[in-house]
Amino acid sequence: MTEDPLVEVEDLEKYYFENDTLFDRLLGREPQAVRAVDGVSFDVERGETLGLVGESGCGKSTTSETLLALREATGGSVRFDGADVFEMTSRERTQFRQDAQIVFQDPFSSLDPRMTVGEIVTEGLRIHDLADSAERTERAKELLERVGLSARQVDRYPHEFSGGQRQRIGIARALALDPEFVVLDEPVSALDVSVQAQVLNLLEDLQDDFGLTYLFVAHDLSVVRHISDRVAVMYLGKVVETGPVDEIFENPRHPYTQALLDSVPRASVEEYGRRGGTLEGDVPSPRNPPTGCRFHTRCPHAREACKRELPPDYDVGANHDAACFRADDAHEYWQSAPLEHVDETEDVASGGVADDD
Ligand SMILES: Nc1ncnc2c1ncn2[C@@H]1O[C@H](COP(=O)(O)OP(=O)(O)OP(=O)(O)O)[C@@H](O)[C@H]1O
Repeated sequence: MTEDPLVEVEDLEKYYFENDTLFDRLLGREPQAVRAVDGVSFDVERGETLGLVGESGCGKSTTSETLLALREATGGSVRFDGADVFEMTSRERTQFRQDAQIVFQDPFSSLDPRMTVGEIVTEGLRIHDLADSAERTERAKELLERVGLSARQVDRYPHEFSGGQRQRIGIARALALDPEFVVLDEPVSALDVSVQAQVLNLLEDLQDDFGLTYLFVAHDLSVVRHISDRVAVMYLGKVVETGPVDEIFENPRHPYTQALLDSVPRASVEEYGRRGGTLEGDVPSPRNPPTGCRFHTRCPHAREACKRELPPDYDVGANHDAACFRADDAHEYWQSAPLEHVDETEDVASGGVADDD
């Protein structure tokens, strides 16, 4: 018998409302919805890493913050270990706040400059009243060592550390409460490539040691390929394709996924090549998304129906599925189009060995 997924996201919606102040009402302005997340569904299986990818502004951060109940959802549901996250009692919510953690992209702004790293790392223990001061210091030292820093650094301040070291501190903070699930929101995007490799390796080691489940949010496909078991591709507030990582990279079925793969800069291409196409045009605004399939304005395979009709929903339980009328044709094209030869290039995962100290 297979276990239920740890996280089940169903039709999640998060709309922001602009022009929604009292002043706007007095001026007769209508509130405007920004449909940042517009009916997103996916599962995260226990112990796996699900990569969530898409261009900037497609709603990745809003999805991850809303599923952690850090933002209030406007619709849909999230189940964590079988419990409805949006209907939890305060006691259940407190437990959820311990079990589900987040590491943010920017290691410079996400650490309070007035706190020592020991205080930062164990703040959760203090807030949840789970340890006294001496126990917290011991735990902080242990965590710092575990993420590759030194116990002697426990009384230092964030400005005394490099970018990679600060991200290690952010990871130690996320681990302090022994979580089951960690959202990694672009955890290496702000770091040098050589340091990225080290932090990714650390994340993988920690996942093995502590049996963690990850949602790994990123726009960098080579990073996602290295660390993910499965991938969900997002475009303009919707998930358009999900599947095992190798299927997504080798047999993409959604034209948007194909365009993303085609637009990977040469320097970070791993083993796949380009078909000469690039992703042109800007992402349309989530204030006024296109009718029909949201990708039709940029899609090389679009037909009339794509402009008018909503694409078929993908099957969340399926191994690999895409929300696209034209998936079969797009897939056939992908397989037949000639690959441009790509020289061996830098692989972020095995690349640098430089120390980030
Ligand atoms: N507080 C807000 N009010 C209004 N619109 C917002 C707000 N926060 C985000 N948005 C909009 O919601 C959309 C999704 O933003 P989000 O940050 O979730 O995307 P993202 O894929 O994580 O992008 P990035 O990688 O650039 O952070 C964007 O169009 C953004 O401008």
